[in-house]
Amino acid sequence: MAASNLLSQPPALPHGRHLKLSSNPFATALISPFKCKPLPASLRARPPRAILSTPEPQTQKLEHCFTKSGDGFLYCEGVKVEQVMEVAEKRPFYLYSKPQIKRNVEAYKEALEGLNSIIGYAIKANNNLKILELLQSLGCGAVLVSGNELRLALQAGFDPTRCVFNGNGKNLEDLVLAAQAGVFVNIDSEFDLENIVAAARISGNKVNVLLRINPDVDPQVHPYVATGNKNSKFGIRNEKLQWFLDAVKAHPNELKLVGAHCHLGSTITKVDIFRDAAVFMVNYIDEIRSQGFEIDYLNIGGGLGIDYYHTGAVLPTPRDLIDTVRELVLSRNLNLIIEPGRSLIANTCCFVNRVTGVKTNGTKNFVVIDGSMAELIRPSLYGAYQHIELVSPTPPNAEVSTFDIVGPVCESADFLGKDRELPTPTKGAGLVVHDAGAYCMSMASTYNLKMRPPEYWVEEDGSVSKIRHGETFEDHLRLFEGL
Ligand SMILES: Cc1ncc(COP(=O)(O)O)c(C=O)c1O
Ligand SMILES: N[C@@H](CCCC[NH3+])C(=O)O
Repeated sequence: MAASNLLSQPPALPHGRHLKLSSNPFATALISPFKCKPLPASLRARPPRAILSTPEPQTQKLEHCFTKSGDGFLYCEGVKVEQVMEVAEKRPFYLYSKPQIKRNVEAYKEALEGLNSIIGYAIKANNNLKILELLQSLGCGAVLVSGNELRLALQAGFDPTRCVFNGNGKNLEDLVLAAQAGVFVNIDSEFDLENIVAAARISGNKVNVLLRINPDVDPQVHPYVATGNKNSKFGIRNEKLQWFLDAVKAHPNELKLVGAHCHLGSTITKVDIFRDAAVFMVNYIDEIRSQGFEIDYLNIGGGLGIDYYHTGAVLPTPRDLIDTVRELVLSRNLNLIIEPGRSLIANTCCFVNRVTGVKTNGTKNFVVIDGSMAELIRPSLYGAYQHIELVSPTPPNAEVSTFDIVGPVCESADFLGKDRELPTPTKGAGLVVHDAGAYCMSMASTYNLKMRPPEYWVEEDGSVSKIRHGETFEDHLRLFEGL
């Protein structure tokens, strides 16, 4: 089916198809993961720690595209953020640098030179359609976690053969869409494999699958964003690998095993962690190939962290990440898939707010702004740090104090920053939360009926364009029309 036909709703499934799945003749075989050949000893135990020498890190200070110049104003690509505030809607908004998005993609492309690779941008990080169109035009593929993300990727023009459908709870309708579109699909569990087989039959297409392996590598990040350790809900543990290989073999008309995937977690700032996982993964791939599967793809997921603290710390770059796995990939003649989200988009954006007022309660000082946890939830959800600055210079005699930066939402967890030193801002002053390009707008809600904000970007020529409308109260009322 042509990609454009897939953009609306998934095709209707035969009535009752979901319910009948477990009574299909293949289901019994598929849901018995305990009857399997034992794995070779090398895969039953944890793999040895990385055995390769680490290449000398090429780390460099990461640049920020929102910077204060000598005049004390914050600029984005030469444009004063204060001036953008004058022309933008008078409400909190996200402001991106389009050139920085391009620079971030370029950094990955340069790092990947000499390898056959796919940059699968993780759409969950930021699903703005204009940004997706830009990323696909720059040659990125996409990583999807829902049927709607797949529809949006197709709408944005992504090549489905450079897209991967991930997830631990993919439903049958979405899998049918994926099978029709011809994207790679990761197998996460026994029931997932069962559903992918069913989707292949319904669509009439054989599905290119990767096994999502859980390598039990500690990514050393907040537990909520760790995904590749053994207690995680994601992926297949090594003791079950043989069952999955047998199950794939049993379905030659529905499944073609093309690779292995892992994703360790997010905000990772040590490349050794990726190397440990890659060593583990190529051992897996050796084993899978030894059983006659001709697999070509190693997908090492996303997860590279960024410089949220703006301390000037030296952090690994895309080149450091790729260099640490390059030899392993080449030694097995593999195509490499990577799935960056944060490291492609986070540093390209600020969340721009206005100060509503300043208050003191007991010993605490608060700067109250118009934005909140509804538009940007990472600090409230993970205690995440994102750098905060005023956009304009303050008078030289302005008192510097320690403030919590809070929003108007009716929750004590509604903070964007804790204990930040700032010159006392005046009412109406602009205040930005940096590095807001990833997992900020895409995680925004309408809690307290704070409608999702508009988005703008600064283009190469310094012009500013709106790239997403802000939601309105009328949009909310529309959800009830005709009921
Ligand atoms: C499977 C998968 N791939 C890629 C990503 C993107 O991760 P990051 O934004 O940290 O690069 C995620 C999110 O953690 C993920 O779950
Ligand atoms: N939402 C997380 C990242 C989750 C990554 C998805 N597996 C964050 O804001 O940092």
